[in-house]
Amino acid sequence: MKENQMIYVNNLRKDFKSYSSRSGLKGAFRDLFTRNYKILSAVDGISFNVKPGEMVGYIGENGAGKSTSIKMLTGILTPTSGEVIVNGMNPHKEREEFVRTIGVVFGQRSQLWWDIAVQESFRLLKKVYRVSDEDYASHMEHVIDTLDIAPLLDKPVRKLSLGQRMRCELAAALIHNPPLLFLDEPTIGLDVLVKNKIRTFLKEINERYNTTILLTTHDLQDIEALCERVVMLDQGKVIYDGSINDLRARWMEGKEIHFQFKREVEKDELTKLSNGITVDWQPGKRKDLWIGHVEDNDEVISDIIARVVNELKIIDVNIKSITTEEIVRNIYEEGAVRE
Ligand SMILES: Nc1ncnc2c1ncn2[C@@H]1O[C@H](COP(=O)(O)OP(=O)(O)OP(=O)(O)O)[C@@H](O)[C@H]1O
Repeated sequence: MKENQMIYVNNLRKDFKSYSSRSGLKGAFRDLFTRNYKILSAVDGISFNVKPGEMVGYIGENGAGKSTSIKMLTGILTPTSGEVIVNGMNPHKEREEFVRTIGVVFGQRSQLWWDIAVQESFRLLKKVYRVSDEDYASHMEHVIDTLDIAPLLDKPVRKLSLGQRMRCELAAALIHNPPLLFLDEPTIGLDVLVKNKIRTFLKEINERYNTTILLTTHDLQDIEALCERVVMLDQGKVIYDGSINDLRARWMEGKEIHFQFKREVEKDELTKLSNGITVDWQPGKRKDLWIGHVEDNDEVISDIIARVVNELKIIDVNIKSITTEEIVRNIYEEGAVRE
C-alpha cells in the first residue's frame, strides 16, 4: 500500500517542550538549573495518504498543527514518532535527494534572491536542481507564459508587487518540474484576478504533469477551486479526511432560517413546534435570535416558517444558504465532524 502513495503518513507525532519561567529573582535563579516544562503535542498521531496526482486541501485553524506536519513532510523537522514516506523517501534522512523531488511555496517566505533579477534566481535554481538546458527550455517556457511573468524576469525581486512575486515564486518552485508541490497560503493577500490566474495555473500543471499538490490555506475558495479532497486538522489530530462534497452532505448542505422573535425564546419551544421535521436549532447572539438549519426543500422551509409564525410573534425572518465556509467554521467550533 505505502509504495503506491505519494505521501504516506502513519501515526505521526511531534511533541514540543514548552518552558515556563518561575516568577521573581529567586525563580529566575532556579530557572538557571532546572526549568519547568510541559509537553505540547503539536501533531498528535495523524495518519493519511495522498495518491500521485491528487490535489488535497490541508486545512485547520491557527495552531492546529498544519505547519508542524508540513515541516515533517518536507524534512525540516524530525518526527517524535511515527512514519512519513514522501515520494518513496524518508524526507529527513534522505534530505538532499528528497528536496530535488519536491517544490515548496511558503507564502510568507521567498526562495528568490531579493536584489537580483528574477531570471538570475531562476538560473541559480536551475543549477542547484541540475536541470538540463533542454528540460528547462521545454518546461519553463510554458510556465513563464502561463503565469505571464516574462515582463518581470529582468526586474529585481524587491521591485515586484506581492502578486508578481508570488507568480515568480510558483515558477521558481517548478523549475525542476517536481512530482510533488507543497503550497502554503499561495494566494494570501492577492487580488481576485491574480488568485484566479494562480488557481488556473495550478489546475493546468496538475493535468499536464499529474503533479501532486498539498495545499494549505485559510482561503476556502482556493480549496473549492482546486481540491476534491480535504484533510482537516484540529489540535494536532485529523478530524476529517474526505471529499468536500461529502463534508457538505454530512454537515447538512441546506438552508438556515434566521428568526428574530419579539421576546426571548427557549429551545424547547422551537423543538416542540418543529416536531416531525428535522431542524437543528442553534441559538443566535441574543436569546430572541434563533437559527434553524434545515434541508434545502421549499416545502420544509415554508412548513417550519408557518408553524413558527403561528405560535410566536416574530420581528424578522431570513433564509440563507449555508456556504462551505460556514460549514467549516461550525466544525472548527465543535472540534469534530458529525457522523
Ligand atoms: N518550535 C515550537 N516550539 C513549541 N511549540 C511550537 C513550536 N512550533 C509550533 N508550536 C506549537 O504547536 C502548535 C501547532 O502549531 P503549527 O504552527 O503547526 O499550527 P498551524 O496549524 O500551522 O497554525 P497557523 O495556521 O497559525 O500557521 C501550536 O500550539 C504552536 O504554538
